[in-house]
Amino acid sequence: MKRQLILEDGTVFLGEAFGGDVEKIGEVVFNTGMTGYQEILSDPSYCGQIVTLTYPLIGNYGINRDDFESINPAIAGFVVKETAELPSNWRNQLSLDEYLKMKNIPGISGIDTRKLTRIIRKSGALKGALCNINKDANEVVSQLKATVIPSNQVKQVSTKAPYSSPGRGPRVVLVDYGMKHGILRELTKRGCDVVVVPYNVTAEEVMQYHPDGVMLSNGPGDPKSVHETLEMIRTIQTQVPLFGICLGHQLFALANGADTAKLKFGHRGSNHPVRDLRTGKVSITSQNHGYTVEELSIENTDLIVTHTALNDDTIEGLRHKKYPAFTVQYHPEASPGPEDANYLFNEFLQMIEAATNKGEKTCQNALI
Ligand SMILES: NC(=O)CC[C@H](N)C(=O)O
Repeated sequence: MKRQLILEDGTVFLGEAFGGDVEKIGEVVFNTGMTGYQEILSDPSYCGQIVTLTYPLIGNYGINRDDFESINPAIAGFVVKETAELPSNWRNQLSLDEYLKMKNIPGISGIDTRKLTRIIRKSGALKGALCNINKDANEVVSQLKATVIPSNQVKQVSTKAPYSSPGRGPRVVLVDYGMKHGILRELTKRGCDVVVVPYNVTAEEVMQYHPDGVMLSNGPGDPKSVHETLEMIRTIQTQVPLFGICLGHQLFALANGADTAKLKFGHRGSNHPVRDLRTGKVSITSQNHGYTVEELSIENTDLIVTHTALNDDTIEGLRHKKYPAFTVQYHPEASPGPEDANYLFNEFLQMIEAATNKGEKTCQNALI
C-alpha cells in the first residue's frame, strides 16, 4: 500500500506504507544515528514528532524486549529509506512493521530520506503529514500551515502518579518530564532508591520524600511550555544536589533566569562531540534536542557554562555557582549511542555523598 509524506513547504514524497493504518501530522525531524531505532522510536522526547532516520536500512535487528525507553511510544510517525522485512537477531521478537502496527504508528519507507533531511537542514524543522495517497497535496499543505503544534507534550508523557524503584542506596527523586528508561537504569544500577514523580510536583511534595538528590529528566516540546515546574527547581536546588538532562537542563536554565531558543533543526544523533571546559576532554555524545540555552542569557545569572558543542559552540552543560546543581543538554545515559559521558552519573552520586557527609558533619557539630 502506498502512503504520502507531505511537508508544509509543498514537497511530496510517495512511498510504501508500513506500521499503523492512520494519518498523522507532526513536526518532521531527523536523527543521524546508525543504530538505536528502537530506543529512538520509544524516547518520549519525540512526542508528536515524525522522525526520519538518515541511516538507510532500519529494522534489520527487529524489535526486542529490552531496548525500549518507554512502554508506550509517543512519536507521530516514522520515516525510513528501507525497512528490513526479515529481521535477524537472537533477541528479535517482532519486526518493526509488526510493532508499529501494534502501536498504531504510521511509517513510510522507500523515500529519499537524505533529500528530506537536506530540506529540513535548509528550511529548518517543518510540519508534515503522513497521509493516504488519495489526499490532495494542496489541501494538506493548507491544513499544515493552519496547524499549531500542541504545547502539552510533557503532560501527555509524564507519569500521572508517583511510583518507586526501591534500592538501598541514596534516595533520588526523579522528576518525569518524559523520562527515558535509560536514566532510571543508570540510577538503579548504582543502587539508588528512586521515586519517580509527575512533572508538576511541588518542592514541598519532593521534600516529603526526604531526597538525597533530585534528577530532572529529558522530555518533549518547548521548555517554556513547562513553566509550572520552575519554582520547584528554584527551591529544590537550594536544598539537595540536583542533576538535569536535556529538557531538565533547559528548565534549570530558565529557572535561574537564563533563556532558551529553538535551533534551526536541532541536534539528533549519536556522534555529537562535546567538550568539558573544566578538563578539555571531548566526549562523543547521544543527542536529541531542538531547543538550546542562549549563551548571552547566562550573563547576570548564577550559572556557569561547563560544556559546549564542538559543531556549533552551543551550550551543552551548566552548573550553579552556589548550589550543588549541574545539568547537561546531551544524554549521558546514551540509549542509544555512546556511553562516553556516563561518568556524570558518578559525579552526581559523589555530589550526593559529599552533601550527606557535610550534613552528618553539621549534625555532629551540632551534637558537640
Ligand atoms: N530530549 C529532550 O529532553 C529534548 C528537550 C527539548 N524538548 C528539546 O527538543 O530541546
